[in-house]
Amino acid sequence: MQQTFYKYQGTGNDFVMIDNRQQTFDKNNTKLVATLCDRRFGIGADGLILLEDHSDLDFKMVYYNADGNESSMCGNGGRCLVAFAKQLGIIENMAVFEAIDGLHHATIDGDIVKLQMVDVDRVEKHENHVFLDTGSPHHVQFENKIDAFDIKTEGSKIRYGEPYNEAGSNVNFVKKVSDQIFTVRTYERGVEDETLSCGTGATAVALAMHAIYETTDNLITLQVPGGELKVSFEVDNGLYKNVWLIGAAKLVFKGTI
Ligand SMILES: N[C@@H](CCC[C@H](N)C(=O)O)C(=O)O
Repeated sequence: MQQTFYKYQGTGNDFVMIDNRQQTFDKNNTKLVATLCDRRFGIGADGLILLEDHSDLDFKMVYYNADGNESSMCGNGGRCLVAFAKQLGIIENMAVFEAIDGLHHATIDGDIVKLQMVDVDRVEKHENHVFLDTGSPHHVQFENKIDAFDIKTEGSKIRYGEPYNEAGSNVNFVKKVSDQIFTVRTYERGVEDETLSCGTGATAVALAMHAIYETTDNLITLQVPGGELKVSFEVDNGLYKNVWLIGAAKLVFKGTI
């Protein structure tokens, strides 16, 4: 059977997108997803996303990591999916869709997609790191020599270590540039390597920096290897709400397998 796919990227975090409104994709085929995401034997991507019909909303998002397993929320993937839905003619400039972590609102203007993320009420502050869940779990840690740092080696030690173990966490290394700007490099669970950008990770860093008083701003710029993301939010009695992830999402190419 032939399957049309689209390749999208959001600040270098890249995804294979499939329109699965007709339910033609074999959703339990972990090996197929992993092969499609493989950069040598497949199309190559950090993840694969299915766009599916939803009875009440614009569409539903089903996300798989590059290892072939369905996973928690992908912020950049969600932004790319909004651009894909626009290309398919499902939405115009606004979307409401369901993902694994609940309902998401989004807007699209040219290449720029703004995606509302989940509210966050729990930010764990530890001695040398912060842990929070922005739809996906994130460990956030300062690293001043960020440019020369071995993200894959150091990130994998943390991702598989205590207290994360099997379930794992994504791991973000951060350097403060100014009160409003932070440089971030992320080791992604399920890709098991550094990616050029992680949307839930950028969101986690922005909220973590605010929670530990590294910034008092509520519009933060995150410099990631694949470009720039912005995160805006409100804080109400320790609850981070109205959290938006903002950045470019673009079609790379379309093909058939
Ligand atoms: N790239 C994503 C995060 C995808 C999920 C992550 N790999 C996990 O399994 O937790 C993003 O942009 O948020």
